[in-house]
Amino acid sequence: MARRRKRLSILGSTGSIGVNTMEVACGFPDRFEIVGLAAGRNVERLAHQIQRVKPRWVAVQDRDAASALERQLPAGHGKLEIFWGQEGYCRVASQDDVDMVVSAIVGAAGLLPTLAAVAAGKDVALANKETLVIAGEVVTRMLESTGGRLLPVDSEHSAIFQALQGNPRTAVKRLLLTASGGPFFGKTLEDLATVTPQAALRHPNWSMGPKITIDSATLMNKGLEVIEAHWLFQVPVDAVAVHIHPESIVHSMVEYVDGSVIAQLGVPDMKIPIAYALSYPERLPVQVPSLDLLALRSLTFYPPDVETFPCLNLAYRAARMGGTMPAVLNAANETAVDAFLSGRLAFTDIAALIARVMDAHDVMPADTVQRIQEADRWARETAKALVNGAEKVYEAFQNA
Ligand SMILES: NC(=O)C1=CN([C@@H]2O[C@H](COP(=O)(O)OP(=O)(O)OC[C@H]3O[C@@H](n4cnc5c(N)ncnc54)[C@H](OP(=O)(O)O)[C@@H]3O)[C@@H](O)[C@H]2O)C=CC1
Ligand SMILES: CC(=O)[C@@H](O)[C@H](O)COP(=O)(O)O
Ligand SMILES: [Mn+2]
Repeated sequence: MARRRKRLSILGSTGSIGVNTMEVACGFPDRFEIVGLAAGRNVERLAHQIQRVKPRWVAVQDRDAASALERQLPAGHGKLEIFWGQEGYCRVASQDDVDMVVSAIVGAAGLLPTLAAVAAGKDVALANKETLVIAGEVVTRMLESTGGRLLPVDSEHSAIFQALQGNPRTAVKRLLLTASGGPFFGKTLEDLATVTPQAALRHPNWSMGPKITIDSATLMNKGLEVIEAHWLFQVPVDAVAVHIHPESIVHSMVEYVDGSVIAQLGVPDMKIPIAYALSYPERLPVQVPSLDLLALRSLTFYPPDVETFPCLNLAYRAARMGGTMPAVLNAANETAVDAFLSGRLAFTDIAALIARVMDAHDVMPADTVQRIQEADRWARETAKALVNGAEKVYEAFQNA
């Protein structure tokens, strides 16, 4: 008997993960049916995706984007329902006729739609690491009551998930996250003071959206991933270590109590972890180049330089403090990255700004969405005020 196709809703379909997910899912039309799509403002790309996969529901950021999308589509676009705003995203994430939600909206904007999917008991292929960073406790509690599952898409977490298969959780000693080191690996603080957004956006191995690419350059991406691993695999934060591995071939490792270390390797292509999340526990014959270790010859590993890249330790500090502090770390980081990308903040001030916002925060329990959102709002306002102050100093520095 032919098995029923898995019905997918892809949140963030117009982004880097979203487009890769479309490629994987469309490559296996007998396995997957894309029934929901959600994007921010890129209605042109979304309209193409709608023509290609004919979903039943889509959502965009606001009413204006919904009207713009309508204009891009041929008249009388079948049974398609168009929603907008957070409520619209949550509807696309929680429809009864959806089996799996791919959570790939960037940043805290992905929180409520992801929670809606978890609350509805969906399997969630999770790329949006920020959700677990800011609301790990709430998500964990929800999963316990709904029986839904999180399938990691983030390459390191997919590697760990794969390395855990068939082994007892009680035998895990440490998780070893690998980090490429980003485009500024080996640079000094002095070198970093004047780097441009253009240079920071040139990731050595991965092609990704702008926010995560800057996070890779500051090592905040790895800090967020430490917190993500803590919640996803239920291990203490201090049992998650980071090794710089500039080749991005070993995607992460699990060290067991008997001294065995199990790693997952592959070419740096997100189609691999995406396909595993979509098809788990099966494996799909995805179109990616074979890993040629003979051509590579060597794989290298270094300790992270936390003096030059302080964001990693800020994330460990936030995770140890717990409560609302990781939400504050994340919101301050999103504000700082945005300011850096628009030329209002120096690269080295990203970490300095986050540290100042964290120092000013009184930690609260992060046991409700309301408390998390309040902390997020406060951190953004505080960070913006600091950016406005720093901007004047930065302008003067650039004009000097
Ligand atoms: N790219 C990668 O390889 C990896 C990404 N991740 C994680 O996956 C997530 C997505 O990353 P990536 O695909 O690179 O990001 P992109 O910037 O490429 O894409 C972001 C997506 O989110 C949408 N979006 C942006 N802002 C909003 C908003 N306020 N409301 C609703 N939708 C919004 C965008 O819509 P539009 O463009 O239409 O405005 C787009 O579809 C991030 O959390 C990232 O950390 C994790 C591992 C690897
Ligand atoms: C592809 C992926 O999972 C990214 O999170 C990647 O890990 C970023 O590279 P860095 O290792 O440089 O942070
Ligand atoms: Mn990653």
